[in-house]
Amino acid sequence: MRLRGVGRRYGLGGPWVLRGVDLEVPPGSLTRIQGRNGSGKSTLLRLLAGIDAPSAGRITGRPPTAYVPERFPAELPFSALGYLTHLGRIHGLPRAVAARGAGEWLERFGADGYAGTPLAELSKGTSQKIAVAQALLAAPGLLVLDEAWTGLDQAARGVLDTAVAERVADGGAVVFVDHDPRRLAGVADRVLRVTETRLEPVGDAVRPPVDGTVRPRADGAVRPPVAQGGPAVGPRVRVEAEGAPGAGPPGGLPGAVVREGGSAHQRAGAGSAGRGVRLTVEVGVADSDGLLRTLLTADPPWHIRAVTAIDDNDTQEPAQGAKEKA
Ligand SMILES: Nc1ncnc2c1ncn2[C@@H]1O[C@H](COP(=O)(O)OP(=O)(O)OP(=O)(O)O)[C@@H](O)[C@H]1O
Repeated sequence: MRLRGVGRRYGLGGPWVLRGVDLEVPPGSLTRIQGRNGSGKSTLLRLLAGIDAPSAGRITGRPPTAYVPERFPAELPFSALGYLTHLGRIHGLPRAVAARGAGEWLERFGADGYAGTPLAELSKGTSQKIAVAQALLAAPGLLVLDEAWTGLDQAARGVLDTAVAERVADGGAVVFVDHDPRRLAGVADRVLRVTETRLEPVGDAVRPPVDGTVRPRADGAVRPPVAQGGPAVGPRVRVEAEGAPGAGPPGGLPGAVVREGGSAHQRAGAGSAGRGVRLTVEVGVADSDGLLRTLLTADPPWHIRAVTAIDDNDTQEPAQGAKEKA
């Protein structure tokens, strides 16, 4: 997708918000847009998403696109499931596929208990999960996220981080705005700033240091890292990933591998023709971006299956795969 000399102003003779913007958004790219309040970030995202037209210039080659707006129109007369199914249909999915996808995304965001609830009765957080799920449903070629993490709980933010990484790994393009500078830091391969109607590159994307704390045990499993003088503290997440058959955890992996082994398919005797090995890693929230980045940029990359918040009392025992290896 390409923007050539794109400009936008509101109203005839109004001031230019954007002017002369040239931009390419290649498949498989992740682009962060920055800028001060009112600089024109949302204006740019609306142009990219195709819900607003440029006042000057041209936009060509837009793939099927989904958009999470800054404000979600929660007063629509649908249940959560009905709305997502409806949106899936609009994105071109057959009804049964749309309904199944809608249910799966509700579950992934931990909102399946609200499937039948009218949108107008949802809490802000659940409403935002629906706003995000509608965009992810049809696996769009371009995903445009305007502060989409705002209002989500921690686990749901992790689910969205993962969904973004999956989209990019699958060759989709993602463009996002978020007030948290750490959001997807080290994963975004391009940072651009809207300033004085222009779009300018912001140095190289920041890549945080990878602080590996992988601690192998005799049985091949690894326990969560233990802080000096006591147990690990602070919120943690559990990342479940699937790698190529025979792959081991990438070097310098942040966090602790608590489960590692062949897939059920392989254990059933399918050998290396099976899907791949499973890996479960627990990590502090601050290092979760680094963990996802390490897994997704490994060669070959790992497929992220799930990211979930860890309950304080919930520490995984070494799993079947790890025990089998012992
Ligand atoms: N529909 C509209 N009609 C008139 N002016 C608009 C409209 N939408 C945005 N603007 C103006 O365009 C400018 C850029 O707004 P925009 O919302 O794109 O900025 P932003 O960088 O996303 O801001 P924020 O960080 O506060 O969300 C602002 O001056 C805003 O008032």
